[in-house]
Amino acid sequence: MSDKKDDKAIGKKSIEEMLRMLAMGQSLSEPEQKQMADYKFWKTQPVARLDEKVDQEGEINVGKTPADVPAEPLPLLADFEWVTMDLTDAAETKQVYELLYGHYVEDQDATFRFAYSAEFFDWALKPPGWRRDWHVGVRVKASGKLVAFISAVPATLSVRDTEMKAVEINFLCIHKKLRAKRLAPVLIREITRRVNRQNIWQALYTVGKVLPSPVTTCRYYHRPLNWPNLLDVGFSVLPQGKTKAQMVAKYTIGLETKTPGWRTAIKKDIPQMKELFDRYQSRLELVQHFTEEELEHMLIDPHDTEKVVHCYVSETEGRITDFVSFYLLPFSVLDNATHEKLGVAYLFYYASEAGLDKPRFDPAGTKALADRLKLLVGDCLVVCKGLGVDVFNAVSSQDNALFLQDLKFGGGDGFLNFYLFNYKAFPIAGGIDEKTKEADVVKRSAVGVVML
Ligand SMILES: CCCCCCCCCCCCCC(=O)SCCNC(=O)CCNC(=O)[C@H](O)C(C)(C)COP(=O)(O)OP(=O)(O)OC[C@H]1O[C@@H](n2cnc3c(N)ncnc32)[C@H](O)[C@@H]1OP(=O)(O)O
Repeated sequence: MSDKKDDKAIGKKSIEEMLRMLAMGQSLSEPEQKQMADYKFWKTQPVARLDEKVDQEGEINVGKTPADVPAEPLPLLADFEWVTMDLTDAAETKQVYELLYGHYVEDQDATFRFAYSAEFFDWALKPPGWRRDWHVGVRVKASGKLVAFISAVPATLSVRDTEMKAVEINFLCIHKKLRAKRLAPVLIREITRRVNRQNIWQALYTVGKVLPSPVTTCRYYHRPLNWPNLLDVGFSVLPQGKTKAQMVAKYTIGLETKTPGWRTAIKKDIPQMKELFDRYQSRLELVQHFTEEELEHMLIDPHDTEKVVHCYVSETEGRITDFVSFYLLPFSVLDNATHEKLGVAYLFYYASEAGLDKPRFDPAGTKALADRLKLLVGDCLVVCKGLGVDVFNAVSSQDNALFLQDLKFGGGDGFLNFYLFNYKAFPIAGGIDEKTKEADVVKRSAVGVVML
């Protein structure tokens, strides 16, 4: 069981702070949000207004066609120019990497940086159907330096029973020296234009900040795997009244996986995995649909070593009854004598037959699923420990509330807000209790999509 006192006592640079940074989120203690009128950009966009009580789900602006959308990019200040980044080119990929490495997300002391890689971008930014012109950059004309970036990837989404062709927006980043100059709205308008030109009018994005208006909010959870390393790099401190040995013992992970028929997923599993995944996801309200090709891209990493995504199945007599996956995005640790990297894993997509033959909230079905998820995610922890991962993260989406506490995940104070562009939707359960912000084991989450 997660010991709340221990979790509170974690660090001067606490795991909570680290996770807020990962989520780019904000803590509960931060000041009240702006009023709608203060969102000078967002109040002009087709998004639900803050505190709007949605009485009907659906598109906000309807009836536009690509012909209504300007063919040329928006004007930029004279010193800058739009560029389409070529992420098939190693040098251009490196420029995106360097912009994000230096300017994407940082903790207060700038001690930790996301250690992106070309492989990570191949995976995250080039799924089937990706478009080069959706990798948008801004360069300084004189020097050619890349100073801003935003990306879109195609996604077929469903909000409850409505399926829509959409994009997911990610990696919005502006060089620190160009912050607070209203460049972000220009980037957002430009990616909107480029997406609209393809006759796509909806988008999904996650932001730690509160903007008008989240359709749901999930909470970050973390599970230390190598507590001494987290202590060394300053993520953790020894809680009062505890010994190091007690902390290590608390977070001990076994050496062997326990799921029957556990093995690495391979390409030929995809048809069965897709069928199972579709059944599992059909019980949730905000989901992404994957074709077999897309599922393969997202779950089967073609590399033999240094994989970004790891996926395992449980197979019994040739039948796949479950799969579970996680991806790795380590941190570079700056200014630390003993550690250069910190291994960070994130729970990704999974599906299980357990309880699937019963309604989602049937007690016996819930128990079967909870037991199975503890086994599957518990085995991910075993694998991650073997891979040298120091902390394993999950948000409160999917059915995660069913295993978080038993597997000793601690609640972070980072929250992840999900937004839909040009679509109003009734609120969707994010897996946390509205008042206490603790994982809601009873209602769980209806969010099935996992954003990178
Ligand atoms: C159909 C297709 C549609 C496609 C588009 C769908 C929408 C996609 C939306 C994007 C999804 C991105 C998903 C991700 O990648 S979330 C990750 C965002 N990136 C980071 O946090 C990295 C570090 N930070 C930065 O690089 C900058 O601070 C950014 C670029 C975030 C803002 O730059 P800057 O700090 O220099 O600000 P400004 O003066 O230019 O502009 C200020 C205006 O921008 C609004 N703002 C600030 N941060 C965000 C934010 N994260 N999402 C949306 N809006 C944001 C802000 O409320 C204000 O508007 P308003 O308050 O006056 O109204």
